Amino acid sequence: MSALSGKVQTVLGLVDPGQLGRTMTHEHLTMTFECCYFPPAPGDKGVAEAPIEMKNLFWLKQNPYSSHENLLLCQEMEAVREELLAYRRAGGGTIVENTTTGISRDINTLRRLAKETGVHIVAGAGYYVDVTHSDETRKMTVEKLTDIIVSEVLHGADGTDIKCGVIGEIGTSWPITESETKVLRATAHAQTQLGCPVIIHPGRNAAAPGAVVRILQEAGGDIGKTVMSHLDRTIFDHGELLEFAKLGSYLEYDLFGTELLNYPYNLEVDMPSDCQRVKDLAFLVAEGYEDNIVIAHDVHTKNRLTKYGRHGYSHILNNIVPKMLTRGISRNQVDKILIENPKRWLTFK
Ligand SMILES: CCC(=O)NCCS(=O)(=O)O
Repeated sequence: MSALSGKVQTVLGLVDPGQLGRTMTHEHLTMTFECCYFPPAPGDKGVAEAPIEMKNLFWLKQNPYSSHENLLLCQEMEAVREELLAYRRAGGGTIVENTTTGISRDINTLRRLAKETGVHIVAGAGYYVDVTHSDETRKMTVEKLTDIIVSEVLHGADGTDIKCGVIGEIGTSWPITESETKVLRATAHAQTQLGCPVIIHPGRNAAAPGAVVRILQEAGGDIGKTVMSHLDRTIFDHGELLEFAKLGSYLEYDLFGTELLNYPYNLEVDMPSDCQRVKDLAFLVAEGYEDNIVIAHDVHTKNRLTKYGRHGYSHILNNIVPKMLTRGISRNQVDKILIENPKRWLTFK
C-alpha cells in the first residue's frame, strides 16, 4: 500500500476519487504539435501561412495540421482558462491532460490553470511518438526510462515538484518502433511499481491497439487499468472492435468535435461524424461494455477552441450527452462513461 493508494493525483495534489465528477479522459490544455505538421497542397500555401482569420476557418477545419500557427495551442492560455471556467459551468469536474515529453508539456501552467479555474487537472508522464524522441531518449535503457516515468509520478515532472497522475498519452506509431517498444515496456514496469493509470496513443492502423496491448501484457502491464485512445480513427469494423474490447482495456472515443473530409495522416480513414461516434458508443453499450467506455475531445490545436468557433471542452456535456440519451444510452450509463469509469481508472491501486 503506497500513499497514493485509493487516491487520484492531480497537479494540486492527491484528491479523493469521489471529488472528480464528470471527467474528460483525453484533452490538452497547453502543447505544441509541430511534430505532426502536414504540408499544405501547393495551391493552399497562401491560406496555410496567413494569420488565422474568420474567412479561413473552414479551410482550417479541413486542414488543421497544415497551418504552423494552428499547432501552437500553448499560445492560447487565456482562451483555455475561459474554456475551463465554462467547462465547470457546464457541469465538468476533471480533465486528464495527456501532454507528454515531446509535445511541450508545461506542468507549471497546468497547476496555474487548476488553481484559477477549480477544475481538477491530472497531468501525464512519459513520452509521445517516436518522431519526438530525442537522441538521449532513444539511447536510454528500459530501466532508465522506467525510473524517469516513476519519478514524474512520485517526485514531479520537468524539474518541478508537480506530480503526474497518469502515464501517457504514451505515443506509438504504426508499425511500432524500437524506441516506442522500450517506452511501452517502461510504462508497464512503472505501472507495476505504482499501480497507476496508463493511457496509450495507438498508431493509425486497426492492428495497432492490439499490438500495443500485447507488448504491455508481456511486460507485466495492467490492461484493466489502461485506456486505449483514438479508437474512433483506428478500428472501424465492429467485429474487430469486439475482438479488441475482449482484451479488457478502457475503450476511448476521444475525437468528439472532429469532423473532416480527408484525414491527412491516413487517407484510407473516413473520419466518423459525432453521430457515428454516438452510434459506436451505443453499440458497445449494447454489447455489455458500459463499464469500459470513456470519452473526450482531444483538443490539441487552436482551431478546436470556442474562440475559433468550434467545440471546445464542453461540447460533450452540452451536446453529445443529450444525443446519447436519444440513442438508447441511459442516464445511468452516461454517468458510468463520464464519472464512474474515469474515477475507477484514475484511482491508484
Ligand atoms: C497530441 C494529440 C494527439 O495525438 N491527437 C491524436 C491526433 S490523431 O492521431 O487522431 O490524428
